[in-house]
Amino acid sequence: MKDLEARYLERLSQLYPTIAKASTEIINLQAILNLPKGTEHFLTDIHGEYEAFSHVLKNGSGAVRRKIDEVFGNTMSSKDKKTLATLIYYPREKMELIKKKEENMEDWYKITLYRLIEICKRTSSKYSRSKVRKALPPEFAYVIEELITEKADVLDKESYYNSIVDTIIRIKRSEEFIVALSELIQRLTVDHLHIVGDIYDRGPGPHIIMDKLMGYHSMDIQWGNHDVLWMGAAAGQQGCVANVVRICARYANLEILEDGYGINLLPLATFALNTYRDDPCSCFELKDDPDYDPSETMLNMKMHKAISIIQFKIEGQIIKKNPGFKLEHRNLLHLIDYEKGLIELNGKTYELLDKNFPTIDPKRPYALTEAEEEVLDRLTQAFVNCEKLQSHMHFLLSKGGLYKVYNNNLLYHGCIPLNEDGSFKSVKIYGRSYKGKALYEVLESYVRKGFYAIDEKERKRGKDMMWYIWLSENSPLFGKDKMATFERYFLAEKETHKEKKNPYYEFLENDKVVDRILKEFGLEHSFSHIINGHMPVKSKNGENPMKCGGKVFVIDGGFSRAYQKQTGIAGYTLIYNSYGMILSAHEPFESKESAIENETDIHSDTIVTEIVSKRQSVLDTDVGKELVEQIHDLEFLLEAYRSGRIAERL
Ligand SMILES: O=P(O)(O)OC[C@H]1O[C@](O)(COP(=O)(O)O)[C@@H](O)[C@@H]1O
Ligand SMILES: [Mn+2]
Repeated sequence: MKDLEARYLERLSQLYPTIAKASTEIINLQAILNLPKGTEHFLTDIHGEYEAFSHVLKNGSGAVRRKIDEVFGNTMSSKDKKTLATLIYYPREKMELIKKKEENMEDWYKITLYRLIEICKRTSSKYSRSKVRKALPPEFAYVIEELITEKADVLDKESYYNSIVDTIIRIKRSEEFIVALSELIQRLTVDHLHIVGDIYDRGPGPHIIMDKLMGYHSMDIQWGNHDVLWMGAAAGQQGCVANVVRICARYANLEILEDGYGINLLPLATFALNTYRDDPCSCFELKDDPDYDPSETMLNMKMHKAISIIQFKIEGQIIKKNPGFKLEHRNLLHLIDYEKGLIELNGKTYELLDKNFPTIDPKRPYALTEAEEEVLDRLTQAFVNCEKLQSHMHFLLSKGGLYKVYNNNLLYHGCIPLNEDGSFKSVKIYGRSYKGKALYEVLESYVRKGFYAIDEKERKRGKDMMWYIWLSENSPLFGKDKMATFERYFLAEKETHKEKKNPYYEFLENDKVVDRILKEFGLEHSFSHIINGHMPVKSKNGENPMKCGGKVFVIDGGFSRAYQKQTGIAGYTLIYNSYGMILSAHEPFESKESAIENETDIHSDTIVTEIVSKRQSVLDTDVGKELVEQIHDLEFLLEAYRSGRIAERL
């Protein structure tokens, strides 16, 4: 048998069968290494707000506008720049509006095509020809390539370009061409997207966001606690199912389940109407202000209460079956005095705001009634059998994980659980202790087992672990001492609602702790950062998303409308391009219509820019490191051809 090296050379020689082919590839790869590093875009906590998300995706958090400025500088008015930017974001819709006002459309097409081509030239100049070619829309690929590449051997360049543009206009293809160029600019402005968790819950369109992400050219996802909750529900974990439905009910978003995923809510609705017929369910008001009629609101509130009670019961059962989760203190139903409507918590007695529990048997408070069990089982079956949901979850599984190390940055949604002294907190997972990176890894492996393990017991463990990740104080995705859902519904006393954060959040200004975390994940580079989301940054209280002298960015996107009152802004996004890091603060997104008509881009302030001393090239990136290895292997192949160790395949 041939040794490994010989076999490897053989394989490589199948791909590069001659000295000439291997040499060309080496030269190409070497050229790519010298190109500027591609732009990375970081978004977090999108929470179902698909319009704002889609806008930020289109404008690259200000990157498209910066390109327009770079290309046209002072030669274009800022009003025209705004219109051009809006056209690039929403080409079809904007053109419809322009057509109504513009008197000479031929002229407009000509000027616009010229401008878009100039921006395309600039955005594509960072990439290799072959990469740009792959990004081109097939129907216009050839023409666009002609227009954006310098043609040294064409003498009268201007008339060459003009004749192409004139032809496009004459044969009435200019609008399609403008759309194609605009989408190409969007596509080329951001090379790679990172979603640092929490796509799901609160807002109305997580399923639309998932569809968009599934068509995105290059991206990764660090799962947030809400995403793992949905994954658990899709895997059929009933604690997760109940939570997902409860949150949709709370935010008046049951349409996501019914229309988005085709999950039948009729069993829950019928049960809720029968059981809470005369109950106003006033503790279960809806969060958003939906334009529902009163009867719709009433029904939604009843469903909200019904699923919440089911949740508290089923969670009680999960906690009992999993003593290792150490969550007994979160079982509260047996502490209620059902006759008096009181509950005793930590030695103090509180009056419940709602005393009507028709389905709870005080002797067996965690037992589901037959009807509740039927509702939960039917919901669970609907989640497990929903093809669209399953395909979204499999996308999360394939593009995502609990953390990512990418170009010297460490990305995760929540935190690294720490002790009071800043050391890594050791957490027992099914009887074995883990901390730091190992904790992340074991939890991620259980999430995958929840979907793929053959062994029934391991798969069940994986599913329960998803529920644990959602709310345990030891979960790196949650990072708070308890999830006070019960207290927030039933008790007026605010002190009981408090969820205390893990010490991690107090150590974010501590160099030693931050360096230790980075080192745990193999990062000791001076230009390394931790990038996390999850915690809304209350910028109106002067809180800063950048911590530890710029080593940590907490960029909770704040897309969630419900949270904008707390933060005062619509959150932060981050861009990492060849010049450094750019942190942007966004104002709330009004609507797509206003963005198109009034050209109100989300107003974004660049609040921090970290400039690198030397412009970074592909060589400085993870992809660059791989390319260097490939070059090394190809040189080895070349040497093998030249020394006669193997023969060319002509
Ligand atoms: O928005 P709601 O429904 O009030 O939910 C609040 C709950 O959400 C959480 O903040 C978790 O969600 P986040 O990951 O978005 O912070 C819990 O800590 C809290 O109990
Ligand atoms: Mn979160």
